[in-house]
Amino acid sequence: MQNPVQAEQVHLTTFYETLDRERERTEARRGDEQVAGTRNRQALHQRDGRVRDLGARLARLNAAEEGLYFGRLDDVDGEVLHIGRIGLHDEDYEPLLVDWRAPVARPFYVATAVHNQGIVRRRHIQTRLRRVVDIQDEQLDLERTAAGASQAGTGVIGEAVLLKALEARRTGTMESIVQTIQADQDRIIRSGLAGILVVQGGPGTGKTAIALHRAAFLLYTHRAQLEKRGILVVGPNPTFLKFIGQVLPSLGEDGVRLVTIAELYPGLTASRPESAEAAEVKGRAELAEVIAKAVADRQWVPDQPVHVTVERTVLRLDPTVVAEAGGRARARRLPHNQARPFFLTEIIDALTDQYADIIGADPLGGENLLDDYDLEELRNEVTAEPAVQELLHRLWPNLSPQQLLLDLYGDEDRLAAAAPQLSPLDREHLLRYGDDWSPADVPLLDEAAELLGDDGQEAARLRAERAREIAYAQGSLDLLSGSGSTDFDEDDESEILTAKDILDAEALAARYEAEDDRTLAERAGADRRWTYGHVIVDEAQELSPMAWRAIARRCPLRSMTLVGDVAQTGAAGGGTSWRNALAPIFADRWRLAELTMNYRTPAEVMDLAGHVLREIDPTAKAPQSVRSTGVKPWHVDVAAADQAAYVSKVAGEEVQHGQVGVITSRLRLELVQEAVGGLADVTVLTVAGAKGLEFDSVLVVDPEGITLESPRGLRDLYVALTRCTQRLGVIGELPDVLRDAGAWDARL
Ligand SMILES: Nc1ncnc2c1ncn2[C@@H]1O[C@H](COP(=O)(O)OP(=O)(O)OP(=O)(O)O)[C@@H](O)[C@H]1O
Repeated sequence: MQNPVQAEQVHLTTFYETLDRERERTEARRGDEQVAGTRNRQALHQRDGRVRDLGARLARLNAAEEGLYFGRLDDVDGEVLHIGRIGLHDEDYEPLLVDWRAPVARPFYVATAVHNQGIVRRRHIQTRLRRVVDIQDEQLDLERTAAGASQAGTGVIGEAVLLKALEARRTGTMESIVQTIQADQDRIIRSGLAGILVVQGGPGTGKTAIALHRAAFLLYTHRAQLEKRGILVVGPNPTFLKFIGQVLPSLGEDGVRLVTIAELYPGLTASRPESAEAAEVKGRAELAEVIAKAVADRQWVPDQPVHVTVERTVLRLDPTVVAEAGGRARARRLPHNQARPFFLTEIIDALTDQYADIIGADPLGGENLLDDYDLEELRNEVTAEPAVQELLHRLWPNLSPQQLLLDLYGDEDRLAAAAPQLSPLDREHLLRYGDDWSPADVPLLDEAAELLGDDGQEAARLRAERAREIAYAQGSLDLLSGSGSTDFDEDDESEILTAKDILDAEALAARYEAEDDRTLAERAGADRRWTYGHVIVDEAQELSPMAWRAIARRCPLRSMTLVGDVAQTGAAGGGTSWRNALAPIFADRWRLAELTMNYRTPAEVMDLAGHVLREIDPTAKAPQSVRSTGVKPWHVDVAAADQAAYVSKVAGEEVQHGQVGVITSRLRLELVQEAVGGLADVTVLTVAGAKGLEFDSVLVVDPEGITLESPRGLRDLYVALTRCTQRLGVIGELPDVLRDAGAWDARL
């Protein structure tokens, strides 16, 4: 008789054979589609769509290779369900393997001995390459097993497999947790698509992992709806995005765009460094009013009449005429640049009428001598006059968001007029020169873009792109017609249609366009006004009110998952309560889910971090660690001058335990980086750079400096102390809160 491992191996082999067959089939179908010819544009379009869908299917099949099959449920009636990373059918379309996201797979993540949902046994199958290496069973039938009773108490599902995953060395990138998702996490992953879900959880509670698995779940469950618009994931920094970047592809899902706030505005890289104070001012909600006022101020009404000369005739423009034309243009409720032509028309009309009155006046006092044709000529003259154009530009300029902000930041008076509500010191933080952008500028550019509307640059860019496509297509056709006729004698030639006969350059260009092979993420990234089917924000507590406005614009449907921890806020402009952070934009239209188990940080380390948390918020409860390692954190006080060298020595020793993260104050960053530079598996970061990351072993350097140098110092320290999966060392003078903690070991 087969033992259970052998029995599961038989299943596994069948699943891989099916996967291979499915892959071959999909690849062959894609190949057939690619060569299938058609001249009909719509058919071409549809064909390209099918090729893309098959490509996506193939990517999903390929991604399922590792860990294809990992779970099995046996129910009271003897029915068996095999659960894997992807769903597979046999030749008769009978299900063989069920996708982990399918509703029927749910008991694998939530059934307990107390609420067994008809399941008597849950089996975890561990595989490597295409072999079963181990299995673990959980009996969920209380009546039949005594083991069930103890299962009910732990609250952890698949404990042995979970602990193995948590204790494993980190690879430097986050991995999928499909095999060990816990019940409280599963509830969040499968929560409905509509509305705003806020997930609050302490360090290591799996918020990031869950947010990504939720994206995969939503894409699976609402594919038709989400595939067109995609999902946007916003993270705190590029290192973090790199850290999490493989999770969704490993679950077979693309169609997700990962960005930091700095990348939200197409066509610019916002990497200009700036002070925390300046970033805080730029993030305030009242900056929306400042930007609106800055735009309004560019619609100028002069105090005095202004004069402009057209062909030696002096024309006069009264402030009331400007004010009334401006009022009517604004009443159209269009963005500034789109309202501009209406304003311009009225001003030009007013000037033309005046011009006509002067030029066409009948010396004998009769009616004006000019006819409609003459008036049109005069109008053209007025419009073409550079002095008139200059005046119109001063009265109501066509503006890009960049220009608006540069003009504002670069001019004290403009700034004072637009931002009277800011203190002189706050305004000073905004004053600057240069045309590069910081991350905190991005939401302001976005705000300005909304109010200004298209300044013509987008249309010009599209026109240029189209002209390039047509020129390219023309070149291709010329090449074809140049080589086409030489192979045939004269008689044949009349029978044979060349590409040039069938297509002209414009049609061919349209075809290239239809074959836009950019991914959804690329297309969405190039379009500021793209709106997503769902938006996920990680470390959401860091977002400023202005950043929330920019994010909200990307999801008018308000289908969002916001994950974070208000005890970990580092940004001066970030939120320390969800209610306060979200109220200005979403009022109270959001639902809250909380996570309380810490899967990353061992109990010994969390004990220590708990002291800091209590100082931040005496009412907050630290998440409970699911495991302890028996290794206490250690502390060594090393004089500032010797710290970098000491860190380098210790980091070199710690790499034997895996990936090492050195988290230091900004003050010491350079010195430590220099000293540690080049050590393999060691990363040196500030707290801001370490947000969301984790390492096997962490060295926190200069904890007192970390606490003092930032407006939210204790929260930063809390983040730094909770980044390790195994070991924590603290180097340098301790702040009071840690001195009293007493949970230390000496470094051996
Ligand atoms: N159910 C689970 N099974 C296996 N590993 C898990 C599970 N839940 C979380 N983890 C692991 O725990 C670690 C912490 O998870 P994650 O980074 O998602 O937490 P977080 O709440 O975002 O933390 P932080 O707020 O501190 O950044 C990761 O290594 C993650 O893979």
